[in-house]
Amino acid sequence: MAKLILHQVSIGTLQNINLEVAPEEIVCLSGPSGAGKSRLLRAVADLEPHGGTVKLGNLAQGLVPGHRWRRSVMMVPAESAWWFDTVGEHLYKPMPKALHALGFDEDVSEWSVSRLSSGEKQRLALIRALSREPDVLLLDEPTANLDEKTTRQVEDWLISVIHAQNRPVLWVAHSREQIRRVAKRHFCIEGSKLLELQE
Ligand SMILES: Nc1ncnc2c1ncn2[C@@H]1O[C@H](COP(=O)(O)OP(=O)(O)OP(=O)(O)O)[C@@H](O)[C@H]1O
Repeated sequence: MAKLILHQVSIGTLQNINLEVAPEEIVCLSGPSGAGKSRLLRAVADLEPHGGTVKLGNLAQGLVPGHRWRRSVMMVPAESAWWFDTVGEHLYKPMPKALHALGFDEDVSEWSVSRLSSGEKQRLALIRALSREPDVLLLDEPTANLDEKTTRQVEDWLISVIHAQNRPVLWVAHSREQIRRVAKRHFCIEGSKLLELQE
């Protein structure tokens, strides 16, 4: 897997952000509400116009059609969208181990998306993203709707698949405890910049 590189990225109030995330590395982003965490992920996913350059190894975002970039550099938003009737129709391949690890029986594939709770949606959105085997994961508060026990379950699972599959990951989180548990490095948004915090 290649390194994710942000060079002089500017979006909204964030200016000239430089950041490199190595394969298998989890970098957490935190900052006050409205600081621009989600927008920065959206810039990296090529979902919003922005200044500067984002690269995956030698491959620059601007040289790849948007839909292909997003399939490779995949953002999992805090509020996921569901467009087919059933859960199974959203998975690109069967994911029995992942479903089991996050507390679902395989019959969840038959469930109507209309019955999903917000926490179920959040866990299934992570499984859906990983079923596409992206090269990079951009996680926007992936445990925001989960209780403490399920949060730990999701963290452990994410860490194991990220390490097994060698992906760079940018993970937006608010909880300092979570950041300490999952991240190798942690940056906080301070005004227009990212400030690296030592835990
Ligand atoms: N398309 C847009 N055009 C202009 N401003 C926007 C746009 N999208 C979001 N904003 C504003 O940019 C700021 C940053 O939004 P963002 O969603 O990135 O915040 P955040 O740090 O993720 O906050 P939270 O922790 O509350 O989710 C907010 O003030 C928001 O209203």
